Amino acid sequence: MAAHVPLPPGLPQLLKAGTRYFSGLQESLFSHITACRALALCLRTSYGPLGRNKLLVTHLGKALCTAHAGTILRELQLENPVARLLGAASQAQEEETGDGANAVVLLAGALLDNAEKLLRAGLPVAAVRDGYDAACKEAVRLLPGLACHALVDLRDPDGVAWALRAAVGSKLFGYQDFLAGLVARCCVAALSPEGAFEPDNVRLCKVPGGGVTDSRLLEGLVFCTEAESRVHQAREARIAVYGCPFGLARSETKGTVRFQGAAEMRAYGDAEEELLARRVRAIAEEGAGVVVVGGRVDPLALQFADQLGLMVVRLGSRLELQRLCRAVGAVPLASLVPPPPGAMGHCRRVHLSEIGSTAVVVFRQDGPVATVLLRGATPELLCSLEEAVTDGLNTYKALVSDRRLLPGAGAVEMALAVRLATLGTYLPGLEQYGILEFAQALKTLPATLAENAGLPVNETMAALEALHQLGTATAGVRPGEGGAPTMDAAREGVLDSLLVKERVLRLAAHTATTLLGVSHILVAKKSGGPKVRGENPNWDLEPDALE
Ligand SMILES: Nc1ncnc2c1ncn2[C@@H]1O[C@H](COP(=O)(O)OP(=O)(O)OP(=O)(O)O)[C@@H](O)[C@H]1O
Repeated sequence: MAAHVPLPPGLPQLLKAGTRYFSGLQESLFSHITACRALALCLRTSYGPLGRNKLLVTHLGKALCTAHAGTILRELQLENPVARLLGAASQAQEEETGDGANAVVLLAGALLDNAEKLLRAGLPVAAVRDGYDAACKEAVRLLPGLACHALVDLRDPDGVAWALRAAVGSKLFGYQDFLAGLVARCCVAALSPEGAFEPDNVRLCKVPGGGVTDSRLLEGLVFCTEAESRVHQAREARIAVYGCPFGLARSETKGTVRFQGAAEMRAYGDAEEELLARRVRAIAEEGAGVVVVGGRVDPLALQFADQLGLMVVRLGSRLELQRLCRAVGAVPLASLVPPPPGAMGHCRRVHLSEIGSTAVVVFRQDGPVATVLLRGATPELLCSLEEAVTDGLNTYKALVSDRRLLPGAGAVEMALAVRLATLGTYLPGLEQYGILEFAQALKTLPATLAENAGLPVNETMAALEALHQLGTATAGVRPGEGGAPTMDAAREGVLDSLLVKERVLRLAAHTATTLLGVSHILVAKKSGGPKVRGENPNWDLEPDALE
């Protein structure tokens, strides 16, 4: 029998069986740069006002057609650990500022791509990271000097609309003037007297049908639901909100009740009915006029509510319940008990109405809440419309914190690239190569805008760079047909929030330097548990063609 020869001790022997590990430049660094490049290439076509949509089929079989990087990354279930890190950075941008998620992936992807060139040429990783750090600091320092506009009055709808044109136009190009005006009026309506703005105070109500220009601002909160009760309106109503069903609670587990006879059975039913009647009566006696519930509505409870003149509304989403509670000042209750003092909200008028052929319940309320009614012929159009309005609301929120605006359409990236290239050329030491590559990476954003707009990329980039070299720091890419490929972004009203741009630069540089600092990738073996059913590899074939 052959003797057992122990393997020489090394990393594989230290790890649990099945752990995969990658080390060295080739295996760990270049391979994960390739993964990030693939993700950036995927999102590249969706950048800018003429970016194309992605058709996503989620794991639940729902089809989504979107160009919004945040949605795409959320639905793409990334397996590669490095691509997941880049995706997480982009989602952090989306959560913090609500905009610029695609720019983070594109810039970080370009930074990693350019770093590969330097590393293959023999530059140490530390020199590239130092160069990127220095370039990022310098770019962030230069940003305020490039600001071309500041929002003077947060309550001036025209000024706000001018500032939001690019944010809403990048998702629904062609409707930017109409939509920016609509979003601006809505933001001003939802701005609190103290000057705080919460995008959650704005409800987006999608009603299929009509055209985009039929979208309008509605006073108060509007929900696409029907009133369950016979009472369809209430004035100066006190509102009780329940997160539970409107009826008696049922246990999660099965129970058995044994009756000795028909009388016992009838008595049991009567007791339940009596209990329910008492509960609904107690709510009405506390002074509630409207009951909003988050669960199913029991027909018997509804009958008692009708007898007592209560209006009952069911909201299907927890988020909608929270929004309503915030707007009317109610505290959501977890069981059908009489509302304690202070738990009920108040609303000037609640009524059932109809928009198109869709029933809606309107909560008219004085205060910083508003609803945007979105109209569109197809679900895809409604989805793009929602993304455009959401981007506008998030940009307004960023403007409430910092009112400065930068020229958009790739102008600010090109201006920074020109300045960093000058700095890199005259700086001694190895850092300069990192700075020069950072400048090159910044040019990817205007180049992508030009590419997606169908413009000749090299020609457009040459013209843009020449304008910036001559000192026009507001020159950007002009999407659309005809005319010159460049424009004055500040004059055309294509403006980006300084806060959003600054976060994009910081997050992309931080992600790139973090990934460049990875020396080993260790992937543990997946833990056990029930086997996940595999994906159907032939999803695009007819069922009868499947093997
Ligand atoms: N009308 C326009 N003309 C030229 N450029 C525009 C116009 N509207 C928007 N842009 C530019 O498009 C870029 C933003 O595009 P987009 O919104 O697709 O990217 P993002 O904000 O990074 O991604 P996401 O919104 O998916 O998070 C900005 O640089 C903006 O200046």
